[in-house]
Amino acid sequence: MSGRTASLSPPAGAMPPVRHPEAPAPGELLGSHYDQCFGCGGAQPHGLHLEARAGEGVSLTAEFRVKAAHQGAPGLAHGGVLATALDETLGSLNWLLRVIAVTGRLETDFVRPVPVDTVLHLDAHVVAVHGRKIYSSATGRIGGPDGPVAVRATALFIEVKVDHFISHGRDAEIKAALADPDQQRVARAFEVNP
Ligand SMILES: CCCCCCCC(=O)SCCNC(=O)CCNC(=O)[C@H](O)C(C)(C)COP(=O)(O)OP(=O)(O)OC[C@H]1O[C@@H](n2cnc3c(N)ncnc32)[C@H](O)[C@@H]1OP(=O)(O)O
Repeated sequence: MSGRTASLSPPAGAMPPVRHPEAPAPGELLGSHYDQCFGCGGAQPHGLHLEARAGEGVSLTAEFRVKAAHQGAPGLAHGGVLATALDETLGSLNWLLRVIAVTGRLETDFVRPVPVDTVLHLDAHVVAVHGRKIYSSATGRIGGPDGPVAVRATALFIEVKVDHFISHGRDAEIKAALADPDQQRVARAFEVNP
């Protein structure tokens, strides 16, 4: 046993999240942070191509259209793909904090089946921050942004240093990402404050 608490509820002493002064303005598209990202990257033919837009405070909305490549059962989205959409949406929140963080824990409720070709409308916000721990939650609706809830998630992200990626990622991709002449893209690939 690690002795870790499994709770996704912020502990006593957790603080409200603080939006970074240079976070994208509400309504602005965040854009992909890395073109090879399965969640948002344009270079992944079967990826989710999820598009996230900054909201007020430390919140955002995102959309993802379920494609045939995302099926689990015939005509229905795979649950793991839906969890990926939630993970990506929740992970994008950290860009509004300008904190580099990875998912430590993700708890998902699958409320309704999501058919292929459906647009999943996601909204997410950071609930609280406690030291390196970022507590957040997300909801995915179908049939429109105010439609019925199909999926929900709560998550705990843990702040890391950029070395997390450099020391654990495969060499070829790390080198390629660092060699990009566009410093803004390098920063975003690792979600580092440029
Ligand atoms: C825009 C970007 C979108 C990206 C979206 C996608 C995001 C992702 O999917 S990231 C990829 C998936 N995640 C990973 O690969 C992470 C793999 N895990 C790890 O690398 C490590 O376990 C890591 C970094 C999370 C924690 O390790 P480490 O830095 O040594 O932290 P550690 O000291 O053990 O823990 C720090 C705190 O977090 C807590 N914690 C760590 N992991 C967990 C966990 N899984 N569950 C609950 N609590 C946890 C610890 O209890 C500790 O709490 P406290 O400070 O109160 O004692």
